[in-house]
Amino acid sequence: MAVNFSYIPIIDISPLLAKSDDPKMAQDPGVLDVVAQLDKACTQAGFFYVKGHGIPDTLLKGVRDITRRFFELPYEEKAKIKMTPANGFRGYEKIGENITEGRPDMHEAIDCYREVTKGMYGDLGKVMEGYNHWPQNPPKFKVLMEEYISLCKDLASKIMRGIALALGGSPYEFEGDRAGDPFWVMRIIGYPCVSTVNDIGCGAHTDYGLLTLLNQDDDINALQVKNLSGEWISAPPVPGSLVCNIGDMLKIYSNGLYESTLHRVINNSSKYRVSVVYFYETNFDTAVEPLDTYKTRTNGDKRFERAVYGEHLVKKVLTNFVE
Ligand SMILES: N=C(N)NCCCC[C@H](N)C(=O)O
Ligand SMILES: O=C(O)CCC(=O)C(=O)O
Ligand SMILES: [Fe+2]
Repeated sequence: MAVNFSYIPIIDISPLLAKSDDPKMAQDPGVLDVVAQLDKACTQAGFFYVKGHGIPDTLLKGVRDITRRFFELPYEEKAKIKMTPANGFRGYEKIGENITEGRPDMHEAIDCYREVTKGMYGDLGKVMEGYNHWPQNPPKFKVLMEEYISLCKDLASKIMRGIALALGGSPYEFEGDRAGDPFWVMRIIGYPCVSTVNDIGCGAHTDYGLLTLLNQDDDINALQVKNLSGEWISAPPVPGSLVCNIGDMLKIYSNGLYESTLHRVINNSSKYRVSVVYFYETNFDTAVEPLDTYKTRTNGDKRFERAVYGEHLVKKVLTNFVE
């Protein structure tokens, strides 16, 4: 359960990455040290920064730069890849189109999802059927983002091995039927500066899946995370790092010991802010319930009913654009 944390810890995960393909990783002192830090961060805050993640800083910056250039384009250009229900809610949405807590968010975004082909998940997947339409402009947008997505997927799967150990399981707890064929979401977001307190870049929400990797602008403090006593704690940029946080499915797997912490974005700076957010999820059609290996740490009781990730996502997507 989230406690009254007052800052978000920074974890150097390089010892975990070095051994994440080693079947004996659970015996490695460097790995165990990272695992202990992950357990503490996931229990106390549900949020942590990762450094030593291996994604080159030039790529982190490159995806933010190309994002900024896209949002600088005129509306007609951006609207060429307009989000519609017909392509599974993928594409560009203008400022105010996304609704959180009943209020329009002061952000624009490109929403991307892993491709869902016709009939792939039967009725469950119908709403999400479609593929990403990438902008032609700026050039190379698609190549750069796809490269980034592939590195994020790899990184998140390795962090999940550490989290599986932290939960007292085998490193491979989140592979196979659970998240061996992980669904993913990416949001490419731009936040204009807002001057009034009523204007919120993105209202308070939790993320839906397993683990979020957030690449935020280096010089703007806008992300806030809620602690147990209801205070909003800043998650200021830590250059070169990624912000990681727990999603709703990992909260269920951990029987509530790891929190999918509420967070929001308010850009009170004088600059336009961008972030590129990758969401690593379970298999689309998997039924998620508290892990047996872990129930002992929560007195053996099961606090959550099973949830199907795809149903959770569809319910969110269908309500994110209606006031
Ligand atoms: N895929 C994820 N996690 N997207 C997060 C978006 C949060 C805002 C959304 N309107 C909401 O209320 O959930
Ligand atoms: O832009 C950010 O810093 C956070 C965005 C976010 O929380 C989300 O898209 O789920
Ligand atoms: Fe979020």
